[in-house]
Amino acid sequence: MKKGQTIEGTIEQVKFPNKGILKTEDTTVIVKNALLGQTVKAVINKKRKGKCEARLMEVVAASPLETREARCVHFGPCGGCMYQTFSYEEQLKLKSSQVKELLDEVCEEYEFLGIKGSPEEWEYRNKMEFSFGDEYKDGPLALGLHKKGSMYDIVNAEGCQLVDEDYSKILKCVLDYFTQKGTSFYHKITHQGYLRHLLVRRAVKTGEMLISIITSGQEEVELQELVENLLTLSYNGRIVGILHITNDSVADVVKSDKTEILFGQDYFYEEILGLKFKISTFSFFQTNTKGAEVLYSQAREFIGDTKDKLIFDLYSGTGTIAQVLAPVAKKVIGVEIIEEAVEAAKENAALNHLDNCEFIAGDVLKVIDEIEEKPDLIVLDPPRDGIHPKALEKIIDFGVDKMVYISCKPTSLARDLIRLQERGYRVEKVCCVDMFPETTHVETVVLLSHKKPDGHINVKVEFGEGEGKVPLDNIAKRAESYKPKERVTYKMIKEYIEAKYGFKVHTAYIAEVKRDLGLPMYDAPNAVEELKQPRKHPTAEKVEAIKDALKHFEVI
Ligand SMILES: C[S@@+](CC[C@H](N)C(=O)[O-])C[C@H]1O[C@@H](n2cnc3c(N)ncnc32)[C@H](O)[C@@H]1O
Repeated sequence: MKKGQTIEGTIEQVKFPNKGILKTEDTTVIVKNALLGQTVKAVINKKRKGKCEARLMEVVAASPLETREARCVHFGPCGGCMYQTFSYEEQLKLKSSQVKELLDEVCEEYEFLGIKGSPEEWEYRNKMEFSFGDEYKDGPLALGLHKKGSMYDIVNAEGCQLVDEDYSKILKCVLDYFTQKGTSFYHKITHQGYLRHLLVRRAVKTGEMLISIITSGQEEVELQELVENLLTLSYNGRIVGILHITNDSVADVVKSDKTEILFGQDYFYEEILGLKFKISTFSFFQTNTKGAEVLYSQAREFIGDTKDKLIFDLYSGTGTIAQVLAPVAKKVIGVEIIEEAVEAAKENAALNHLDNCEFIAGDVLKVIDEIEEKPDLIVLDPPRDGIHPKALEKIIDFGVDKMVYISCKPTSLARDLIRLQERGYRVEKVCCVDMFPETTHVETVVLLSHKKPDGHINVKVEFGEGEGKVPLDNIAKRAESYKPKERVTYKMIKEYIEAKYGFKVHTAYIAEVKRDLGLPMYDAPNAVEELKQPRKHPTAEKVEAIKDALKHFEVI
């Protein structure tokens, strides 16, 4: 297979997050953004270490799993909601099998509890960040989301189905205003122009809305008239604040060099599990409020008994998890890097009459060295890239019996779980929560426990020659035979086979061979029925390689 070659075939599997797997006679090709079951044409654009990647060119035939029409008019050009032609039930199956397959690669035996769906399939988001730009070079002003695969082209997002119709009204009003005025937008290449982003946050429970218009400081544009236009519209919710944020940084991120309140206040309130939260423009807050209730309830269930326990809530954002746990714990200490979020967390705790929460601003990596108290339980909810390796070592050093790890990126979670297991933690239970219907994203909650010895017995031993004594020269040999065997993971078996035979074997094949040999095993990963594909069996060559590996590791 050569670069530039066109291939055609059916996507047999999708690996997290959106890597379609197409198998030709001799190669496995990754086709990004292709959906399970679609027949596609793709062009090979990368070839590295025996792996091929191809760019999706055309969907030749829809997937049999695409059983409904896309609800959003922007489906296709907008890359945001790839799964909307699948029923919600199918989306859930797909996401849970992707996570399970990833974790099966790195965890031995654990209980997989499947996936919990979002209470709302549509209009669930409480925050949307829109960009100003144009739909094509020198096209009219556009305001919305990035075109699939483009850093520069913008798709107008009016009518986006992930948000309440209030967003569309705001979007149209803002776009009309600046179009009429002929205001320039900020070009990411030349760094020239004025309009950058529109950030809308709308609390699902309270309906309060905070609108931020983010511009460069390169022009002076009259905004008060726009504020009046926005305030005269009728909404399902209620605008509580309109802000003008100036951002002159060259990076394409929403941040503030200066914030001016054009109307109302610079925060809004949202509710979760009966608690109230004050949220400011840049504070992290889960984007699916009702989904967050499911997520936090799952985390709370995994944590179990918290009475008289000191809990660390690391990467605490506005302190939501800490406050959900505080009513039934001795104390919760939250650590969060964004100071504004920490201030909000403190205010929120006071608002919720919780006096056993403490929030510390700073990097987890440094702050945990400075906390004098030692935790009984730890909750981890890091950003997408997971936990900094050095911070993870320090977290493990606390030696707590139980941890709950909440992750929004299964691949970084899998990496961190490898280290946690190497250091004595065991993955007990895993449950996915779908916070992002229609998209490829998914949250995962993991319960980890630390296995400690059940007890100790004292044995008196005399070394030397003679009856009842242990001969010294035999000790090393005996110690060797009593040494507990290394836990043999699927990953070890795969690595052994790849190194010795030069080919890869799927986890499901190893599971199948183990099952045939009558060995204990957990569920065949990524239950093939779920993918609605005929079950495949390993070739005789692969079976022999797997048996050889099992012998090598003294499993058989
Ligand atoms: C996925 S969010 C979780 C927030 C919170 N647990 C919640 O559910 O709302 C991750 C949080 O980690 C914070 N963060 C990122 N890097 C950090 C670090 N090195 N130390 C402390 N907090 C960090 C982010 O600002 C963000 O608020």
